[in-house]
Amino acid sequence: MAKTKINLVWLKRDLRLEDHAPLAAAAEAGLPTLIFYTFEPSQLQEAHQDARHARFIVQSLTDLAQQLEQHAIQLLVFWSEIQPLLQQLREDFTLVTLFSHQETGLAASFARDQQLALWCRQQGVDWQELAQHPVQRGPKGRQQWRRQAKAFWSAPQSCVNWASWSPVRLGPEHQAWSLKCQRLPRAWLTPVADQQMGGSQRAQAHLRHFLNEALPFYRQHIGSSNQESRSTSRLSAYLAYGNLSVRQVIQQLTAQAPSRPQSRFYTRLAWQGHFMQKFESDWRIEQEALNPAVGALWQARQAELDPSEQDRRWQAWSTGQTGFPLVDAGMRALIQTGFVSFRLRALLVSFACHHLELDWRTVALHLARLFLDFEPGIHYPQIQMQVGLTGFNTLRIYNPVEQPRHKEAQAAFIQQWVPELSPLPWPLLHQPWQLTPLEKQFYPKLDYPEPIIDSQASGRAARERLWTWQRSAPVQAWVPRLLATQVEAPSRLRASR
Ligand SMILES: Cc1cc2nc3c(=O)[nH]c(=O)nc-3n(C[C@H](O)[C@H](O)[C@H](O)COP(=O)(O)OP(=O)(O)OC[C@H]3O[C@@H](n4cnc5c(N)ncnc54)[C@H](O)[C@@H]3O)c2cc1C
Repeated sequence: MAKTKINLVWLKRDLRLEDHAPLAAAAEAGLPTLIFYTFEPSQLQEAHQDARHARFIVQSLTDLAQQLEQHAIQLLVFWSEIQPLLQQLREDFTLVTLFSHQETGLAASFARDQQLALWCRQQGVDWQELAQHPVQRGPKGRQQWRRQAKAFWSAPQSCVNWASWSPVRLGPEHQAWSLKCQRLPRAWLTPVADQQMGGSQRAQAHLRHFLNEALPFYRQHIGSSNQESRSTSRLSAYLAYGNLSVRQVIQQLTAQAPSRPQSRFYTRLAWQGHFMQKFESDWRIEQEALNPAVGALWQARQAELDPSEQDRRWQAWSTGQTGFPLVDAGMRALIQTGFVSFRLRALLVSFACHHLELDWRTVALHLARLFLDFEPGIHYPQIQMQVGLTGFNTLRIYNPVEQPRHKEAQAAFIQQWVPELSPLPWPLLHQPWQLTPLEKQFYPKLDYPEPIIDSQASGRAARERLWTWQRSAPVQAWVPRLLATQVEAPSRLRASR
């Protein structure tokens, strides 16, 4: 008997039903279609992954399954590598087209995609990868990026005509494919109190609230550690997993009356595509310095350091026990909640890589596992800039003690996340090592480490080292070539209808 011809929609970092080009294309194609997500063991074992990411995905899939049920469509969730899964589906069906979004991912998912593309060609399956970001593959006219990005975000959303959707009729032998039947690890199923929950309906509700209530205050508190987490959008995790598309956000934003906060927020959103394009154009920056000459200098310096001292520093930084209250508060908040502001992310990187001289790759991996919103296309270009691996960006070495304009907000943040210091008055809260012997008598139970380094000396040494590197002839020799491949900054992009 002839097998039923079907199409497939493979969900990845696009866990929503609106503005979804693969779903819209599948609805239009008309064949019976399966919508599926698969937890791929090889990708789950990849070093950047953490249970918090999987938990967010499960929450998003549960939300999608509920929405699809309203259209009498089942969401299938598998636990399998993609290729064996498709092979298995081929036993029951003839696979015509596989629709998915194009992914700007890590080396592991890129390798998987290359193998899959080959398999699809060999098996006669038409794999259509559609864009969800204004990211171009291959070296195509980067000077045009800004104009093309703007056109991409203002293009009509891809709407799915559910009335014309043709579901695949599944027999009882296929019921084990449903989300309810998957034996997922318990840690993925239990929400964590301080961590944002996934799901496109939650994302939509949050976006509405942000645009209607909070946008006027956007960036009013930029730079302050805890307040910023209330006055920026907190959309990053929703965007990273595609609970919302950037286009959806931009179109709702630009439907509002023009204002300065609107324009600032638009520029931030545009940075996302800008950085993803950089990563797509030069994906080796997951492992290597963008500027090879800086990379060589880094390697040489790392070889000079004492491994046991570096291990001690790593243990202290990665667990929030460095003796620098703001740094420790940032790390502990991140471990617990999966989120810290841009400023704190930059401070954590600066302290780790410039003051402590920890290996930037290990630092990047640790943060990736902790960021609930981990997005390789933003993360790695940011790491390269903050660590000074490009050879042309401004060097950023932050003072780990305090950023003076925001002392009060930072004091509250430290009290929340380093509670052992909360009895101390400001400014000792920022610098507990300045307690005099007499003052120490008043806080006999204070249990907080001494500073792991002299931050003034380490800051001075880092500045000298990095500027010497940046000005050196081998580093400068690379700069014109690198700048030629870099996409233009979106700073002149403006929100307009
Ligand atoms: C070392 C380092 C690593 C980072 N890694 C990530 C990451 O893995 N994932 C991630 O989403 N962001 C990352 N960022 C960027 C930024 O810190 C977060 O996007 C932001 O703090 C998220 O909060 P929000 O959603 O409230 O942002 P908002 O300020 O409200 O911005 C809205 C959206 O714009 C985008 N955006 C904002 N700032 C930037 C930026 N500087 N670069 C690129 N896109 C931006 C994000 O999608 C964000 O959700 C990193 C920054 C640094 C310094």
